[in-house]
Amino acid sequence: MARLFPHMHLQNFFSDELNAEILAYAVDKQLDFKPSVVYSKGTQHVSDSRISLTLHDCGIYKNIIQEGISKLIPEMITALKLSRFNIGEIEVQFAAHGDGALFTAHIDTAVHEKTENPRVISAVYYLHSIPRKFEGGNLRLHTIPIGEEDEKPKDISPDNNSLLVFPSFAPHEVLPVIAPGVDFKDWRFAVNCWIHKA
Ligand SMILES: O=C(O)CCC(=O)C(=O)O
Ligand SMILES: [Fe+2]
Repeated sequence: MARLFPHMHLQNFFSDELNAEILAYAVDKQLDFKPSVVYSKGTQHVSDSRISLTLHDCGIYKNIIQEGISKLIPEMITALKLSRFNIGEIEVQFAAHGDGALFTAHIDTAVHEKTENPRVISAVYYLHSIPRKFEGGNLRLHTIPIGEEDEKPKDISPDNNSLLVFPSFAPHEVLPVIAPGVDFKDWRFAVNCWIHKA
């Protein structure tokens, strides 16, 4: 009795040129990345459950990424078997994962508080240098204990230039990254995008 939420993993999401530009932008902003925070009970704090660095300033790539994601929303809604909803804000942030980085199992929406404009769809755009210098760091999609099926958790490789899309209420985890002595430019990068309901 377990099932996975529908999800979609698209390879070669942007052109090779744009992919390289976005990665170069993130690498260049190394000093602006800050320790990632988690939100609980209305406050945000650094926690052992989320070890990574985050950058909120996406520069000129904010609009470009939002547009790339927007175009795909109808397809996402179909693939994820969601009901249609009015599209609100699309949040965009960079995350960088070096040696020991992880994010324990969580969901991306708030469940304990009533939110008017919740996150509905999570879309993660992955970037890394080639050849890949880190190991681990797969995104694990967890199952929930319902239905007749006996599905297993699914590990998804954070391939450069791929976009993973899943419902924000689906439990997921970033498995530990192994990258001792690996330079920042060769870390596991992601652009986290959250599509909110209006
Ligand atoms: O980097 C990833 O694969 C996902 C990150 C994540 O789950 C989050 O930031 O909420
Ligand atoms: Fe998440």
